[in-house]
Amino acid sequence: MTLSIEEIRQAPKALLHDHLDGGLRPATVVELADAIGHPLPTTDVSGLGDWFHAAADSGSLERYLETFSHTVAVMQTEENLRRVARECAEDLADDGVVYAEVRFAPELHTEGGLGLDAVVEAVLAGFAEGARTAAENGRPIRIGALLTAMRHAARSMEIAELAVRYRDTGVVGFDIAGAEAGFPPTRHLDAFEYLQRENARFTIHAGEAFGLPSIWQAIQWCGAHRLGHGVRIVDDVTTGADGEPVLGRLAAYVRDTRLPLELCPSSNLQTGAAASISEHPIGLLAKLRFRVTVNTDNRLMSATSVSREMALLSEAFGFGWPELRWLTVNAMKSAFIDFDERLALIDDVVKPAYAKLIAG
Ligand SMILES: O=c1[nH]cnc2c1ncn2[C@H]1C[C@H](O)[C@@H](CO)O1
Ligand SMILES: [Zn+2]
Repeated sequence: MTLSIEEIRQAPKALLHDHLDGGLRPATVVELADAIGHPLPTTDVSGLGDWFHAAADSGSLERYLETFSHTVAVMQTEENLRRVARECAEDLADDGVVYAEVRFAPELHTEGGLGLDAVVEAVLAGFAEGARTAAENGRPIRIGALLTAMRHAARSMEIAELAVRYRDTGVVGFDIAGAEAGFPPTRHLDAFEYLQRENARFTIHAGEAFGLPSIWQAIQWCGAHRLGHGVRIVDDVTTGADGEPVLGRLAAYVRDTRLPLELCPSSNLQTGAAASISEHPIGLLAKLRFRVTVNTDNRLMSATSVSREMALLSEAFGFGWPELRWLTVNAMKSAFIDFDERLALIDDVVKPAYAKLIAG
């Protein structure tokens, strides 16, 4: 059975890997850029959406990341940050996402003179507003922030401290992102060790544009609680003489410890980590029962949504409601909020809704 995007939109979903600056509405980029005089490749709204998608479709993570200069440029004031965050919460709720962790790098939003605290507060206020509107419209969403430090920069300790400072008011964890090759996670070991001492949770972009050494460092040196992408863990899965998959020690460790993989299929096609959805390692990783989750990464650059990612998987691998429920429960189990809250969402929201869908 292949499920359509429209059918999947009705089901509750959880999203762990989504960049705030990669999910703006094209119309908002046009409007905000016009107000500050920032030049765009085109000011036609649908043309701009197409431009982001095409420009990000470069086959290289470095070139993919260049497109963010246009979104980050319009996210330099409290008002704009708040609006972008509000629209993000509304759009996710509209897609049927009931739980989301959305990440952004505060250090990228200080060019207009804002301090790091002001950046975080503006985004959190926007999330709260968007969640309020969504609840009023009958589509409640619980949304938390992950603070990202850029891996080529040297502000990770400051950002980690910021994440701890706002841990009780909407920030649920920490992350590092940016170009992976040449910037190993161990450059930021002090930040990760600090977070561990603070009993804080963090994920690390690893195993996207670079392979097993990056994943190994993220887990065994830095102590990552989840992997951003982690898709290249398949490099440690070989085929035995009997034709069955054989897990190397790192892949076995990831599976045995139920380390969550924040997989982002469409994004991986654009950065060259996979050639097509049907060849994407998510099929094999799901079959091997890794702790797989499905994510959008950057909804604007990939012209996607959680429902669309799931619809693509349904088409490519035949995923039906039981598989989508499994992916959703996996994501909820891997969320950085309290156990009680995770359990309540699984038992009271996710399971009853999928039980109905499965029963038809
Ligand atoms: O998929 C990604 N890999 C590495 N870095 C990324 C990815 N998507 C977005 N980023 C970067 C660009 C953004 O400006 C930054 C913070 O969201 O994170
Ligand atoms: Zn990402």
